[in-house]
Amino acid sequence: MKAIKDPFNRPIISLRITITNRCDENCIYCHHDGMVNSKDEMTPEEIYKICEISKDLGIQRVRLSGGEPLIRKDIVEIIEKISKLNFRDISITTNGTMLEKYAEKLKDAGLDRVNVSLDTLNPETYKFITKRDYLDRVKRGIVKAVEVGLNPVKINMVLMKGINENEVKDMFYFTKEYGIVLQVIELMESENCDDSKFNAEYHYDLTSLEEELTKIADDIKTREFMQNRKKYFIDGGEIELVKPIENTNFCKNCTRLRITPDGKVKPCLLRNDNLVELLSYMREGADDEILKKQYIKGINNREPYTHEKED
Ligand SMILES: Nc1nc2c(ncn2[C@@H]2O[C@H](COP(=O)(O)OP(=O)(O)OP(=O)(O)O)[C@@H](O)[C@H]2O)c(=O)[nH]1
Ligand SMILES: C[S@@+](CC[C@H](N)C(=O)[O-])C[C@H]1O[C@@H](n2cnc3c(N)ncnc32)[C@H](O)[C@@H]1O
Ligand code: SF4
Ligand code: SF4
Repeated sequence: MKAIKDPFNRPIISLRITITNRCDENCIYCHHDGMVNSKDEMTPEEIYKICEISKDLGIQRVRLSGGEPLIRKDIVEIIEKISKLNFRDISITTNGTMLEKYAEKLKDAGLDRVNVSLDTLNPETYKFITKRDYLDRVKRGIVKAVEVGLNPVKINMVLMKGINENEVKDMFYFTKEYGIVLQVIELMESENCDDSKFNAEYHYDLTSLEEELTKIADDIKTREFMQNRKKYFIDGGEIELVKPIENTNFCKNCTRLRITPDGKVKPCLLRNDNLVELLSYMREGADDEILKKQYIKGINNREPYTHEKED
């Protein structure tokens, strides 16, 4: 089936499901994937059902996120179920603290790839950011993910002024050694840290890094259906920039829909005022036709968060 388009002509290709709000770390900047306060979680069967509807409506890629997705004891079962639907790509974004234990089981269950959050290789800075002392565990988890053949493994590095802005080179050498892709991410405001003081203190504009990478890259590619992100190929390694702030091209090319932990369709990461109920309908026994209507309502609520300025 061809992908459905939203009112701004953006095809909906990928689904991101926040399967829990729980987490074993407490990062200073965390947006919890768009923070919807809920202790409710969907069962593996409910997650499967949502994926089945998504597949029917043209979704090709599924990512599980959180909170920390690996905190769920049934994470392997969830992947096993979803993989029966033959999506083009199933991935997880994780903080990596439990990855060493789960990488192989997840790969065997049908997981294609993994993004691991790691902002620093310095133990003290890691403790400052996450409020935990898990750096070595995370590094072992990353190496294990590479070993078992999750491919590509990516590292998500949120850059912050005065904290890790000077560590991109070190992280790049680490990732290059293991054939990992480095994603450098611009800090976004979030409900956890949405006071302008936090942002003014830590926000680091990626423009200068972008300019430097443009100068030194052997090759540059654009991910057209992935928010027009730029990928820089340098000396056998790869860096991708995630630069959403004030970037109309980013939102213009956004092709993803989200599901909250309590099973609502969430049209945009940065908004919670346009959610659409899905799970409550499912629990009341609604048939596929009604569920698909709700899903499409969510797609129709979508609009780019950052618009082009009008003259
Ligand atoms: N503003 C905005 N930021 C996003 C969006 N999706 C991801 N991000 C940011 O990009 C970072 C990396 O996201 P991931 O969830 O690991 O996945 P991804 O990089 O989007 O996807 P892949 O490149 O396919 O692996 C996260 O820090 C998010 O904060 C989005 O739709 N909007
Ligand atoms: C919310 S976490 C959930 C998955 C998992 N717990 C993890 O840390 O990877 C998903 C991604 O969002 C990123 N993130 C969280 N808050 C952010 C913010 N304010 N700005 C930019 N990225 C952020 C994290 O670094 C992580 O890569
Ligand atoms: S590990 Fe992920 S979900 Fe947990 S606090 Fe850090 S960024 Fe947020
Ligand atoms: S519209 Fe923009 S801010 Fe919202 S999810 Fe898409 S890329 Fe992110």
